[in-house]
Amino acid sequence: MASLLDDAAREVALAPLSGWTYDGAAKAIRRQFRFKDFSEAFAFMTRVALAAEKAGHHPDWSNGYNRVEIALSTHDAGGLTERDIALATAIDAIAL
Ligand SMILES: C[C@H](O)[C@H](O)[C@H]1CNC2=NC(N)=NC(=O)C2=N1
Repeated sequence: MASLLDDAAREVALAPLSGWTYDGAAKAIRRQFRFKDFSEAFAFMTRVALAAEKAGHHPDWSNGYNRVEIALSTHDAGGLTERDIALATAIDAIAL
Protein backbone atom coordinates (compact mmCIF):
# COMPACT_ATOMS: atom_id res chain seq x y z
CA MET A 1 0.00 0.00 0.00
CA ALA A 2 1.23 3.54 -0.72
CA SER A 3 2.44 5.34 2.41
CA LEU A 4 0.96 8.57 3.73
CA LEU A 5 2.73 11.83 2.94
CA ASP A 6 3.72 13.75 6.06
CA ASP A 7 3.25 17.54 6.25
CA ALA A 8 6.65 18.35 4.73
CA ALA A 9 6.32 15.83 1.90
CA ARG A 10 2.82 17.12 1.15
CA GLU A 11 4.07 20.71 0.87
CA VAL A 12 6.80 19.65 -1.55
CA ALA A 13 4.42 17.53 -3.62
CA LEU A 14 1.75 20.26 -3.83
CA ALA A 15 4.14 23.07 -4.76
CA PRO A 16 4.07 22.41 -8.54
CA LEU A 17 0.32 21.69 -8.55
CA SER A 18 -1.49 25.00 -8.90
CA GLY A 19 -5.08 25.12 -7.79
CA TRP A 20 -5.05 22.09 -5.52
CA THR A 21 -5.55 22.80 -1.83
CA TYR A 22 -5.24 20.47 1.13
CA ASP A 23 -8.38 19.83 3.15
CA GLY A 24 -7.09 18.65 6.51
CA ALA A 25 -10.50 17.50 7.76
CA ALA A 26 -11.03 15.27 4.74
CA LYS A 27 -7.33 14.41 4.44
CA ALA A 28 -7.72 15.12 0.72
CA ILE A 29 -6.63 17.60 -1.91
CA ARG A 30 -9.32 19.49 -3.79
CA ARG A 31 -9.63 21.46 -6.98
CA GLN A 32 -12.55 22.94 -8.87
CA PHE A 33 -12.58 23.09 -12.67
CA ARG A 34 -14.88 25.20 -14.84
CA PHE A 35 -15.68 24.61 -18.50
CA LYS A 36 -17.65 26.29 -21.26
CA ASP A 37 -20.69 24.08 -20.77
CA PHE A 38 -21.84 20.66 -19.58
CA SER A 39 -20.59 18.91 -22.69
CA GLU A 40 -17.02 20.14 -22.09
CA ALA A 41 -17.21 19.27 -18.40
CA PHE A 42 -18.45 15.77 -19.13
CA ALA A 43 -15.81 15.20 -21.82
CA PHE A 44 -13.19 16.10 -19.18
CA MET A 45 -14.77 13.70 -16.70
CA THR A 46 -14.73 10.92 -19.27
CA ARG A 47 -11.02 11.40 -19.86
CA VAL A 48 -10.32 11.56 -16.13
CA ALA A 49 -12.36 8.40 -15.59
CA LEU A 50 -10.23 6.53 -18.14
CA ALA A 51 -7.01 7.79 -16.54
CA ALA A 52 -8.31 6.80 -13.10
CA GLU A 53 -9.18 3.30 -14.26
CA LYS A 54 -5.74 2.96 -15.82
CA ALA A 55 -4.12 4.08 -12.57
CA GLY A 56 -6.45 1.99 -10.39
CA HIS A 57 -7.00 5.13 -8.34
CA HIS A 58 -10.24 7.09 -8.38
CA PRO A 59 -11.47 10.60 -7.62
CA ASP A 60 -14.31 11.62 -5.34
CA TRP A 61 -16.07 14.21 -7.43
CA SER A 62 -19.22 16.09 -8.27
CA ASN A 63 -20.46 17.87 -11.35
CA GLY A 64 -22.96 20.67 -11.78
CA TYR A 65 -23.44 21.92 -15.36
CA ASN A 66 -19.99 23.32 -16.28
CA ARG A 67 -18.29 22.74 -12.90
CA VAL A 68 -16.37 19.68 -11.76
CA GLU A 69 -15.17 19.47 -8.16
CA ILE A 70 -12.57 16.84 -7.44
CA ALA A 71 -11.20 15.51 -4.15
CA LEU A 72 -8.30 13.07 -4.10
CA SER A 73 -7.39 10.90 -1.14
CA THR A 74 -6.11 7.36 -0.80
CA HIS A 75 -8.90 5.67 1.11
CA ASP A 76 -6.95 2.47 1.69
CA ALA A 77 -4.19 4.47 3.42
CA GLY A 78 -6.48 6.95 5.19
CA GLY A 79 -5.04 10.12 3.66
CA LEU A 80 -2.80 11.63 1.04
CA THR A 81 -0.21 9.54 -0.82
CA GLU A 82 1.87 9.82 -3.97
CA ARG A 83 -1.00 8.13 -5.82
CA ASP A 84 -3.12 11.25 -5.28
CA ILE A 85 -0.31 13.52 -6.43
CA ALA A 86 0.16 11.38 -9.57
CA LEU A 87 -3.56 11.49 -10.37
CA ALA A 88 -3.75 15.25 -9.73
CA THR A 89 -0.84 15.73 -12.15
CA ALA A 90 -2.59 13.59 -14.78
CA ILE A 91 -5.86 15.50 -14.25
CA ASP A 92 -4.12 18.85 -14.70
CA ALA A 93 -2.62 17.62 -17.99
CA ILE A 94 -6.09 16.54 -19.17
CA ALA A 95 -7.61 19.92 -18.24
CA LEU A 96 -5.11 21.88 -20.36
C1 LIG B 1 -8.48 -2.69 -4.86
C2 LIG B 1 -8.27 -1.32 -5.43
O1 LIG B 1 -6.97 -1.16 -5.89
C3 LIG B 1 -8.55 -0.27 -4.40
O2 LIG B 1 -9.84 -0.42 -3.86
C4 LIG B 1 -8.36 1.12 -4.91
C5 LIG B 1 -9.28 1.58 -6.00
N1 LIG B 1 -9.30 3.04 -6.13
C6 LIG B 1 -8.99 3.81 -5.10
N2 LIG B 1 -9.10 5.13 -5.19
C7 LIG B 1 -8.82 5.93 -4.17
N3 LIG B 1 -8.94 7.26 -4.31
N4 LIG B 1 -8.40 5.43 -3.01
C8 LIG B 1 -8.23 4.12 -2.81
O3 LIG B 1 -7.84 3.70 -1.71
C9 LIG B 1 -8.53 3.26 -3.89
N5 LIG B 1 -8.35 1.98 -3.78
